[in-house]
Amino acid sequence: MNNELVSTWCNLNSSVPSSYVHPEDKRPANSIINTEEKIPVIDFGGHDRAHIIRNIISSAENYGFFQVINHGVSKELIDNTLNIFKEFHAMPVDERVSETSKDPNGSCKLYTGSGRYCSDVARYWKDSLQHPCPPSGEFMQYWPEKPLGYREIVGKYTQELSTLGLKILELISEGLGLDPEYFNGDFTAKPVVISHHYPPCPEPGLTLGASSHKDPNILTILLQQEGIIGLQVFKDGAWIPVQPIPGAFVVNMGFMLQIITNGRLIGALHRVVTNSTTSRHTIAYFINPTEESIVEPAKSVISSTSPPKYRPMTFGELKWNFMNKGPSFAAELGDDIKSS
Ligand SMILES: O=C(O)CCC(=O)C(=O)O
Ligand SMILES: [Fe+2]
Repeated sequence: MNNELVSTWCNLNSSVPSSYVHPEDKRPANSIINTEEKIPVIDFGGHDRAHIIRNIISSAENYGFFQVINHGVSKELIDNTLNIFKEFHAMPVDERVSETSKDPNGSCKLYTGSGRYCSDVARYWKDSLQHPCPPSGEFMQYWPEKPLGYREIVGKYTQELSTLGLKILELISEGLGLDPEYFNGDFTAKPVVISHHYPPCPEPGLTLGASSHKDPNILTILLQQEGIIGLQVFKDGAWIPVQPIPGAFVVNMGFMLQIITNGRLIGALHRVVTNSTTSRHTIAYFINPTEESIVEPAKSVISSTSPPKYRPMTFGELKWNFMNKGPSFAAELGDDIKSS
């Protein structure tokens, strides 16, 4: 398979290479889209904390997703961060590669495809830049230095997303009756940021920017470029497109949070479709635990009437399954949520 960045060879005037054509039953052209339904929008600017918590829990139970507005991260910082990532993906390929090859251990990487499943049946129409982004600043020496201002802007953005993520997790803990500090420490110690670039695609009905998947981690906070729909969430046998709201973040529960809550909150399946007119950029901030963290249903959600549905495992094991077993990984680990 061709491992070259999609943005370096894609061409709107020729057909999609066969390695990028997905099997018929997975193609966007053949799936049911539900444009009537929307994922919930939660206003963090409201003062009724109990109301916000109720909305978060019910969205996480029913959709595994919500959008958040008035979250406290400035529009200026959001725009500057999206712009710096857009500029990164527009740099000459040699520069993109050299700016992401500083760590001999490969913590900072630029890749195409899912970067995830060894068992991918077809490739994905996207390029991604990924690196760790702990608030301590560790790993920053491996981040790109170009475009100018990258470290300063992305450093500030990921600091603020860390604060927002902890706030959301605190509200979730309160809503579920978990210790308010449950997610502090190892469970949130290894955040990662990924800048996705989905170039325009000549045949969007045949391709995918990302296949149907659950995120393996605790929580993901996604910024979508305005004006272009690409992300879809699977619910009740159909795909719900996630309409970008200027300045809003899309929040989704990961499979780890599904396990911790013994299946009460769902790590919903989602995917990304392509379009034939415009490049789409998104920024995914993943709240990840340490590899050694034990992932299991929290003691307080287990009882004789609600026995554990999932066996304990380390996050390392969970991630290994995610990387190596493909989309079926959640089912093999005991997930009973119907997949697409
Ligand atoms: O770019 C998007 O819209 C979604 C990306 C995503 O699902 C992921 O990075 O796990
Ligand atoms: Fe995802």
